[in-house]
Amino acid sequence: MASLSCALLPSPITTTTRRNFATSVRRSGASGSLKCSVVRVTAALEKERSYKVTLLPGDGIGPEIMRVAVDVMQAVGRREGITFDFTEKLVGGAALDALGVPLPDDTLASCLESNAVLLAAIGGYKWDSNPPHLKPETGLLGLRAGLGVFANLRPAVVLPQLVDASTLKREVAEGVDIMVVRELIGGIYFGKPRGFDVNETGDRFAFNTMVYSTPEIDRIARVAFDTARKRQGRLCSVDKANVLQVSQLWRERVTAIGKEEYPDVELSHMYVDNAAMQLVRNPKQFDTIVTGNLFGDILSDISSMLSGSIGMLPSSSMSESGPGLFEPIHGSAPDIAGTDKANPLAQVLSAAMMLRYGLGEVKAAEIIESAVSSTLDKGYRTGDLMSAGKTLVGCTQMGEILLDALEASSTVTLSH
Ligand SMILES: NC(=O)C1=CN([C@@H]2O[C@H](COP(=O)(O)OP(=O)(O)OC[C@H]3O[C@@H](n4cnc5c(N)ncnc54)[C@H](O)[C@@H]3O)[C@@H](O)[C@H]2O)C=CC1
Ligand SMILES: CC(C)CC(=O)C(=O)O
Repeated sequence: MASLSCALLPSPITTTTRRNFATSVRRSGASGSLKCSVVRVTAALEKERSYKVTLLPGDGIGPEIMRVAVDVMQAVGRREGITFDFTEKLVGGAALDALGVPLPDDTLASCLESNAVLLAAIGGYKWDSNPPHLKPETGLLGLRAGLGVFANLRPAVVLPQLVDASTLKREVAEGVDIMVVRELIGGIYFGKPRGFDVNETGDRFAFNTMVYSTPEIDRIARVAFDTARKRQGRLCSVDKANVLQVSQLWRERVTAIGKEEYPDVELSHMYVDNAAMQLVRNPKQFDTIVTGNLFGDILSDISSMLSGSIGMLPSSSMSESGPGLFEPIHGSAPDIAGTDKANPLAQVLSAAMMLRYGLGEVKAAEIIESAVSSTLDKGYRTGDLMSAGKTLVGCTQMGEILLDALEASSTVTLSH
């Protein structure tokens, strides 16, 4: 089976490697960022493999898929002697309904005090016409900014079991393994000024600002170069430099960082419209992609369809200090919420990313990833992945099958 973990950065923080990792991170300044996360992880590991994790189920299918991920984490925790101290908090529409704000102070405080944060998704029709400060999405953006998680890594891997679930031809999809490195707390999602106004002719208008400063570009570029270096050594920076000044600075800085600090990484540049087309035409040309917030959001959704479904893609977001945020790339899927049709695997794989990159529990992550793989091997599929000859299951049943797969792999290990 193809590895579900692929070659990501940051490297897994294992007990034996974490000292070297922290040193190399400091030396390169690459993600000096990850230093404090490492300290937190170290402290937790030295105590007894007990971790404080804030859970944010959010809205729509969020609670359904989070339930599966928590059951899976508890099962792997029992098996591996890991204790999770879970604290569930409100965010998004659920927080708006209960407390009148999309990101309660108490939620952000709990996240900041945790070793890691696991989020499902936010949003829904009910809150779509709320004013900006009362939108679920504003809560999620505030959470990302509050945690300072600027580096969002979104792996898009086509698993052999799911090649035929992709809408692309087998020969195009097979073997795809792309890492999208998305800047997460800058760009047009956060730029000011922004808002609504009325012009001199009395017409309403609205505006947003796409802005990136040199330090913001440099730090995400370094994470991306480091990531590419650990993979196939090829980085494609995606922008719209033929039109946007912000992209011209982006391209200038990425080129300079590459030349000065990463001459061994093969750097290319592509306009975002071409990148969208190339991802569908010939996705295997890409190894690692680095791009801004908005372009990264769109390109990673496109990449998800290479893998068969948006319900398969996890993500990890790291900061300069403090806990990482782990979440599937999809939204709250209000169209299927409450119907038991959601695919919980992106959420479960986000929990595995949390274990591997946020908590340094590599073996636990591998156990989860192989349970996912063997469940797919046996032909179980939620509706989004369904194809002829496979067995259709709902979200809850998929969770039960994953737990059985975990138990089975435990038996194998014990018998050795
Ligand atoms: N990170 C987050 O929390 C995000 C939240 N949203 C919010 O989610 C809400 C819905 O947005 P959409 O644009 O519809 O995007 P979406 O990702 O929620 O759904 C798009 C399509 O994919 C399907 N889908 C998504 N996840 C699935 C899963 N795990 N299993 C099976 N099918 C799945 C949905 O049923 C829908 O047909 C909006 O309020 C949006 O703002 C959107 C994207 C990210
Ligand atoms: C709903 C948005 C705040 C989230 C989103 O689309 C994203 O992942 O950027």
